[in-house]
Amino acid sequence: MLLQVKPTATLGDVATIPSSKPETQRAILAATLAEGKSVVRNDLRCLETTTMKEACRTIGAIIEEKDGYLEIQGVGSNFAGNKRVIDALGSGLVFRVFTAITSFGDTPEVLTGDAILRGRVMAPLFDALAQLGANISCVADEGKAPVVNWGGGFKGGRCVIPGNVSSQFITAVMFAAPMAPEPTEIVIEGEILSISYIRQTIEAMEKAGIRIDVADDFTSIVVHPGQYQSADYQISGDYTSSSYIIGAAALFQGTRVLKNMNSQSLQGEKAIIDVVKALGVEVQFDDANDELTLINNQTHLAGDFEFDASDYPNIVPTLAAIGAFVEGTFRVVGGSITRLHKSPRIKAMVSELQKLGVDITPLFKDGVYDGFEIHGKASYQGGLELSSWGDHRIFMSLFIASLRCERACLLEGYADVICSFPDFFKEFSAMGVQFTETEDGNSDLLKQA
Ligand SMILES: O=C(O)C1=C[C@@H](OP(=O)(O)O)[C@@H](O)[C@H](O)C1
Ligand SMILES: C=C(OP(=O)(O)O)C(=O)O
Repeated sequence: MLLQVKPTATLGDVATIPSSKPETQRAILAATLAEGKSVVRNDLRCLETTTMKEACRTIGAIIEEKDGYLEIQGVGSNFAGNKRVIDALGSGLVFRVFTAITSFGDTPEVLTGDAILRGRVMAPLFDALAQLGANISCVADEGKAPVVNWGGGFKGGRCVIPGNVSSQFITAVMFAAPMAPEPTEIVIEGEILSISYIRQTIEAMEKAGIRIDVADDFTSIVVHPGQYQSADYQISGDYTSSSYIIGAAALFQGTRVLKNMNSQSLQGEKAIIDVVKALGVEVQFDDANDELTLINNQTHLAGDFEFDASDYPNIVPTLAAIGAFVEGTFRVVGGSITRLHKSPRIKAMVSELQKLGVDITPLFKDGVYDGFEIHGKASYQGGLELSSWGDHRIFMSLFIASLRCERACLLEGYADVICSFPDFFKEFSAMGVQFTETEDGNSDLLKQA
């Protein structure tokens, strides 16, 4: 199924940004591990938060979806394993945190995911959990999902995790660690990427009353034994999702008001604000009303830029899409971790943008894709078919790149927006963007828009 995305000359002036996926997923998990009732306000409803809720229900949480918030009756630390299978589908975070916390279940648990997830790197997490005394076996390939966690708990102590593969290994061990009888020290070795996600984990756990000591340089994190407490969580807007709308706003002259946006957020991807400011867009936050105004007086983007994405990996594909339209040199470095995401994201964007005729060259560090350099121009011919590589973020990035082509592009993979941004089409449609399905089939997403 392909989506034909028509070029547009203008872009509307109001959009609502979905709530944060990482914040919602963390709040649901912390609430599940607490005793008593927690509330998660302004939660995101999408496939990957549903996946988190389903996994939490498997271990006994009672989660009710109310209008604008979730009510969660947690299970505390002595949860039932239920001898069930936890299917994380495509969510790396769900697979990784449940692989760690089911160490404390009272029966063995099978954890699996979809074909993409089963191909993703997991070995550093399994190694760290083994160092702590957990008992986990791989069912198919060593170092990969699916696994059986045989339960039996772990004692605590010291484990070592490399800092440049995925911060989710650290998040996973941290969430399980309070249930151990002794403190758990996570030693993080080498370069540490995606630190903003570790900060978000600390924020959610501390809100639930867990004590954590962190070295200033993040090389050591000590999580103390403790019981998660119920809490009231307020979720803010998602900066990665906002990047598609903010990116589009940078490509078209005009003033736009984005709702559900607040400057007080630990999300590293908030850097999208600095990126568009550097490109000449004026930015005004109104935190009292959760609104962000973007004023773009330019018809063309020009200049030389370099951004280090080490702490904001999820907007690397968006930056490639924006950079394609910047006349000058647009460089992004520090994105090596994205090769281990749902697709090899830099390789994917370089390949698809090159099809469009964009002058983009990959940059390598230690033999792996780390960034790109673009010499952009105001527009491209378009009229081509582009692949999302099975990845929602590649689709959404190519969608915004398509808006400034001369002819409509055909994009594959549109259904995947449900992973993180189910109202993607509704928002872009309300801003005047036109798109149509080119093959048979009914999409609720498109009908809704
Ligand atoms: O903990 C999380 O919620 C996430 C952590 C990051 O993973 P990496 O550290 O693998 O980049 C991020 O890219 C991912 O989308 C979500
Ligand atoms: C990479 C993502 O999530 P995860 O790693 O949890 O699959 C994402 O949201 O794009």
